[in-house]
Amino acid sequence: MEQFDFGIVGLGVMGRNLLLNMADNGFAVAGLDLDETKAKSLEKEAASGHQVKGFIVAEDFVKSLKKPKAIMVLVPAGKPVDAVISSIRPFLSANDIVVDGGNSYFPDTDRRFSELAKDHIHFFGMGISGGEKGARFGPSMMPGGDEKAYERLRPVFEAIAAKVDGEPCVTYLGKGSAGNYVKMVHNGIEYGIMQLIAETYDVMKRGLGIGDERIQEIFETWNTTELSSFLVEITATLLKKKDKSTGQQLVTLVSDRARSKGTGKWTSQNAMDLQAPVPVIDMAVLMRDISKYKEERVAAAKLLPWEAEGEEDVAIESLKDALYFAIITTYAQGMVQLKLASDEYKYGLNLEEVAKIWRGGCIIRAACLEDFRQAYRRDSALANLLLDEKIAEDLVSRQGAAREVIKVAVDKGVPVPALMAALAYFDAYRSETLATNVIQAQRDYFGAHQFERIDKEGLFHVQWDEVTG
Ligand SMILES: NC(=O)C1=CN([C@@H]2O[C@H](COP(=O)(O)OP(=O)(O)OC[C@H]3O[C@@H](n4cnc5c(N)ncnc54)[C@H](OP(=O)(O)O)[C@@H]3O)[C@@H](O)[C@H]2O)C=CC1
Ligand SMILES: O=C(CO)[C@H](O)[C@H](O)COP(=O)(O)O
Repeated sequence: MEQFDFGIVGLGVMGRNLLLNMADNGFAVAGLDLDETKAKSLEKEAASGHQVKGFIVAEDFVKSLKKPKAIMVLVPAGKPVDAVISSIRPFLSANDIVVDGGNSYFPDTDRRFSELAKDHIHFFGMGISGGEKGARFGPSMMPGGDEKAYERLRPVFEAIAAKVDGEPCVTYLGKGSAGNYVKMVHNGIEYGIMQLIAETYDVMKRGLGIGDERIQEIFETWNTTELSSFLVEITATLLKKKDKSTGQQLVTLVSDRARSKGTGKWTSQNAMDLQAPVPVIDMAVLMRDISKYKEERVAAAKLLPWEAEGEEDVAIESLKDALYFAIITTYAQGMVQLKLASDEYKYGLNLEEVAKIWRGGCIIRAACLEDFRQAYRRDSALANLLLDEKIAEDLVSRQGAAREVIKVAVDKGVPVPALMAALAYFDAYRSETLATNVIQAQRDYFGAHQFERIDKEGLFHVQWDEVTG
């Protein structure tokens, strides 16, 4: 019987919680998972009176949905998404809608859109952020692609989304794979900020020898300042957690080999294609890679020692300003990438709207997102957040702190590559002249690649080893 308003395939962390969120908002919902335990437990978790049903057979699941059918896929990116689409497709008809809510690689979204369009099935990608709790109580959602299809489902998404000042953290973002692209860059920024927080922790702990409890208090205090954000908040909270058996701070017992699922790497890879410099994100990806070489790092620690000579200290306020400085430049880099991607892929993104829906629900939600929204409201064509006068003023006043922290970290031998990348980006971006003239000359020297001059029009080639031109 066709009785459910909405269906989700994949009842894992995200799918199960999003369905329960929909049920809380009065929608009759059905879920499909290959794992019967997950399908059954969904029904048990639902509040009484809510219409929620779990299925393990694709045909039964699809047939239980009202027409035109609306189905969201929330399974791991890649082959599982294609497998799910193949399993439900025979039971779909024209005008039904399939939404990919996972972290799919954006070219896959374009391909799936074209394939399903052959049967007049609407398909769009919608990145979702907020993790388990966000999905359950209000995520940020980034839909793109088929706008008419999105409009049909808008009431559902607006009902379940996080709200900031009454505004839902979901809005149609742009054409094609815009939704998955924006989510990918969201995750790239997420990688960058997480790395910056970890570096700041390391400077405090290994560099300055600050005790665990004090570090926890510092992050907690910072979350009440302009640094207020989900990622600073959870860092303060997780630093409180003690291991039951040893009584030690649990984070100190967590392996330092970081894993990843791909979105940060894709952000960096695609940024290179677009010539969008995102060095903080690049460094965050690289640090996760370096973290995997544990045995080599252990050996190198013995072979390549460094004893700090100085007794430098750095004020906690400087650490805070340096972190804030670097976080702002990370967002700026990601936003530039979105701008360039929008031009390249004809997404038609509105960055003010992106900043608006990132203010709540998502992992990179932070107080500064409202400042970015205002900056894009002042100038929708803003090339870079660093060119907004208010943001520039803020960065200029904090750059000294970033320099100070880097100097101490370098002296102590504590790696802070993301912080360094943030400052290097800032210094390069604010350099009226760069040393790239030397690179141009070198290219012309060895490869006759030609160069432009600042005093004459045209392209030039000279014999550089002859003393006069
Ligand atoms: N976890 C998070 O914080 C976030 C995740 N995401 C993204 O959301 C998507 C889902 O993630 P998440 O919920 O964490 O993943 P999980 O692994 O927790 O859940 C995925 C579920 O899909 C099921 N599944 C896999 N293949 C099929 C299939 N062919 N038919 C039916 N069910 C299937 C899995 O079953 P089984 O386990 O039995 O294989 C599992 O229950 C991913 O793209 C992820 O990157 C986005 C934002 C945040
Ligand atoms: O999308 C998310 C949050 O927005 C996921 O939590 C993210 O996929 C985690 O990525 P990784 O496993 O690569 O650290």
